Amino acid sequence: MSPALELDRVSHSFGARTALDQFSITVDSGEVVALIGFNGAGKTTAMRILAGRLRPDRGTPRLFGHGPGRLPGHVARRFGQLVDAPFAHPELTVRENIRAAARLHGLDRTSATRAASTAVGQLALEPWAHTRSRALSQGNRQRLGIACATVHAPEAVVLDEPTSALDPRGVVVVRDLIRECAARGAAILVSSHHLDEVSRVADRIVVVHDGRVVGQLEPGGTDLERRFFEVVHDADTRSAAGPEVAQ
Ligand SMILES: Nc1ncnc2c1ncn2[C@@H]1O[C@H](COP(=O)(O)OP(=O)(O)OP(=O)(O)O)[C@@H](O)[C@H]1O
Repeated sequence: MSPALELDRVSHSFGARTALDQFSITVDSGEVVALIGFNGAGKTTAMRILAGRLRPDRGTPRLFGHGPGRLPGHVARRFGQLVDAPFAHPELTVRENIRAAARLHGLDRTSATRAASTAVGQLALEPWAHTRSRALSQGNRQRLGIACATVHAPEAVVLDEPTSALDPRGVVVVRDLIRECAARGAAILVSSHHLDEVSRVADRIVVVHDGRVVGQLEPGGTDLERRFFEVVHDADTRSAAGPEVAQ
């Protein structure tokens, strides 16, 4: 079976700066894959390409086998993403925003209302359900973005640093949601800077460095941080030794 999400030897530069260099990754249905790497490593660029926000210079992104830039409607409805700014109209309330996201992903009125109520509960947004999104704190706006990305029970989800603004309770809430999505068969690609958190949620941890996939870490264990730095150091050593060794 072909992967739900895939980047196949994708390269992209912004002017002289190479953001992605022959970057390949797959995420299967039911799998949570986490991208970790330093600031500027290329994680967001990879996710923006999968979300159809950016067309790569070279290589092939695939979402259920389709190019993300021109997804047929029935495929787009199976996809959810939180990359760049969260989906949220400032004048709509939390509940209205989530319901609007559900409608945009093809749910009928009744199903959208029901799904919005479920999502409000899942993201622990009840106290703010009737608050306009412009009045939300940063963390609650992030929860709203996650709710909007997942309300329609997507089969593939891309979440760029979904817990960066969350309090410890929010981190647990989002972790549970991600695991629930995967348990019902969704493919999830998530990025984070927190190795401990990633270790608890991911089936695979992919290390991104200088626009390339340089290794994988097994989730669990106590020395994840040390192993991360070893993978990055090895990649730097290979690159300093020259292009042939770096392959
Ligand atoms: N719109 C842009 N214009 C110019 N350069 C960009 C742009 N977007 C990203 N870059 C550059 O591409 C590289 C990869 O950036 P990217 O945002 O993908 O990294 P990241 O791994 O998500 O970093 P962070 O952890 O800080 O979010 C960086 O060198 C960045 O400066």
